[in-house]
Amino acid sequence: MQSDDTLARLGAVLESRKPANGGNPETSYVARLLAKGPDSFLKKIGEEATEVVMACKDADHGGDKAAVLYEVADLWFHSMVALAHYGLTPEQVVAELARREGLSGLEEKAQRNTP
Ligand SMILES: N=c1c2ncn([C@@H]3O[C@H](COP(=O)(O)OP(=O)(O)OP(=O)(O)O)[C@@H](O)[C@H]3O)c2ncn1[C@@H]1O[C@H](COP(=O)(O)O)[C@@H](O)[C@H]1O
Repeated sequence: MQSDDTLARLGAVLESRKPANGGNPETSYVARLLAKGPDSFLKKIGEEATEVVMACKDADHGGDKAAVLYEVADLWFHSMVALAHYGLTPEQVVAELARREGLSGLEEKAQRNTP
């Protein structure tokens, strides 16, 4: 699927931006985040999540729905920087979603609460 390819390609670029792989904070935004350490991108994830909520609330009141897309893309991007830092990949997230496919959230919750 094309979206999977895009996520995989971006994941590979993020990996290449790690300090250990020669990422240069002078020329790369991602390398700068990774060199600064987790607080830098965790703060961005918090900000972007808030911006997603604000864009959705704006859309509820007649605002531009495209803004929701931009903000979700920012949130996904910064979350992917966190995945890279922790040695995880977007393919693993997709695999987890695939594992959940077809299992209702209500059903899963009921199974979880079963002693
Ligand atoms: N997808 C993205 C992407 N999405 C958002 N951003 C950057 O994320 C930053 C933060 O976004 P904000 O809207 O919060 O902007 P801001 O308020 O100016 O940010 P701050 O000053 O608070 O950091 C901006 O500089 C955006 O350009 C991204 N930067 C990079 N990528 C991808 O990552 C690849 C590697 O990027 P570099 O490492 O910079 O080469 C690129 O080729 C792209 O594919």
